[in-house]
Amino acid sequence: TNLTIFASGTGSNAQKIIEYFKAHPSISVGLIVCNNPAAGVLDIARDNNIDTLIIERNRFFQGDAYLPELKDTDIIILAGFLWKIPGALIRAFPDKIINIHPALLPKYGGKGMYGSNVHKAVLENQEKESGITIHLVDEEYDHGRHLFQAKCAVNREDCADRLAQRIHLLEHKHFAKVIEDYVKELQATSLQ
Ligand SMILES: N[C@@H]1O[C@H](COP(=O)(O)O)[C@@H](O)[C@H]1O
Repeated sequence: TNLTIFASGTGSNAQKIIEYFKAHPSISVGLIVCNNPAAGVLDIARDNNIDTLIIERNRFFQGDAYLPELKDTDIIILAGFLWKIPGALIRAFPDKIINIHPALLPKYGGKGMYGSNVHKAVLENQEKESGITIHLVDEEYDHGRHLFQAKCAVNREDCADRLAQRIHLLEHKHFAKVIEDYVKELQATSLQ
């Protein structure tokens, strides 16, 4: 099974996923798609000899959504990708696009709810807990079927950065395994 990771930033989740599947080679990361030429994830790709594709907005939204370049992709992983996925791509990969969101959806999701914005909102609302949601991507922001959630406490003295660090630990611990389990589920259903 060939994964393509879409990312816009540091790439810590991409790093963990690449490492995990080096030890579980039935699944591999064949391509990293990025919409930010300065993103740290591009260094991670280079260090792991993984091809990269830097995309531009017009072709992604008004063009062919880079479908030709994704012909060898089985599943798309969104790991901190900040653009909404166009309908053409969702229809080309039905139930085969997986996103990670740094909060307990359906709360703290939707347009503009990404990165530190999420953690600031959680703190402002004095939530006692937060967490991660790994879900399938459909045409609505942060809306598709949940594959997995994990929780962590929110402490009174937390700031957005400290909460983000705790959330990252949860993401790094669970994301790759959830992907692996979903691939097994897809393989099982395709055999029925
Ligand atoms: N959507 C969010 O964007 C962040 C990406 O972090 P990284 O993988 O680039 O370090 C993660 O917290 C993810 O939940």
